[in-house]
Amino acid sequence: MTKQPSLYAFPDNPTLQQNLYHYILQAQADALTRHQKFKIAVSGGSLPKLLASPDLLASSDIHWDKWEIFFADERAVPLTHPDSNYALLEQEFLSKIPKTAPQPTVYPINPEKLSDTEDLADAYEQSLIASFAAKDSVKLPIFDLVLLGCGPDGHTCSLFPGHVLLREEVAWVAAIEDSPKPPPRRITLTLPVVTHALKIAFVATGAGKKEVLRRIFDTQPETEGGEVLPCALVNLGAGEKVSWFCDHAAVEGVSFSKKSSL
Ligand SMILES: O=C1O[C@H](COP(=O)(O)O)[C@@H](O)[C@H](O)[C@H]1O
Repeated sequence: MTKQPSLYAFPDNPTLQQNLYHYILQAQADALTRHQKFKIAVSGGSLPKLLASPDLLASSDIHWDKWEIFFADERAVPLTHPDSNYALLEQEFLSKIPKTAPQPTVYPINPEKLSDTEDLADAYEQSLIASFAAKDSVKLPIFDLVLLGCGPDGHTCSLFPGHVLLREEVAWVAAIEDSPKPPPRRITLTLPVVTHALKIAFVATGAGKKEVLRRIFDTQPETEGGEVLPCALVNLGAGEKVSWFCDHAAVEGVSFSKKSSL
């Protein structure tokens, strides 16, 4: 049986960020041993700001030139648009990497494909295929690390509760035209790609996440006839490869066993 995810609860954001930094350092070390690169997927939302800790940005142990950064999901908007996850990552994280350091390779969406989300998703999948090897030779890409957020409704990437995309089994990247959270037109990594990663980290902070975390960790929807939330599907599909980095406010009332350090 797949072992359970780890749920870390920290008193405040700086402590969370310190622990996330050490976790990323370990993921980077494993990846460099494995293939001399660190292939990660990052989310938008609250994640980029929490990722940008002084520990990480100032670390001489981070090998930025080995980092290949993909997007776990992206909105079908220009790269300079306020809704763009690329723009957010650039503003909150990439622009803070010391200019004296070699820079990571970043894979944004192709802004010329915005008029058709299927084309946009296909083009982004092609970027993954080029980086991870041909699709017919690897069934699924293996990210070294996927960094995820958890929406108050239990969505992650642009995979929303009850949406048909949760059943996608073939595509690596899929289009969505009816995201319940604006903007409606987006692309997203699919669930099999996320759960196939070597490590998956969720970052969820603040009291606004406590209800959904209780649902994700403390209810058994399969036996209670309810739907399984996308974040819970990642837990179920990837088990012990999943670590949740939360603050005390987000896990208030969650009964699932919590850890206070890595
Ligand atoms: O729309 C999105 O929301 C999720 C969750 O955001 P958060 O602000 O609650 O952390 C995010 O992970 C995703 O990348 C984004 O497109």
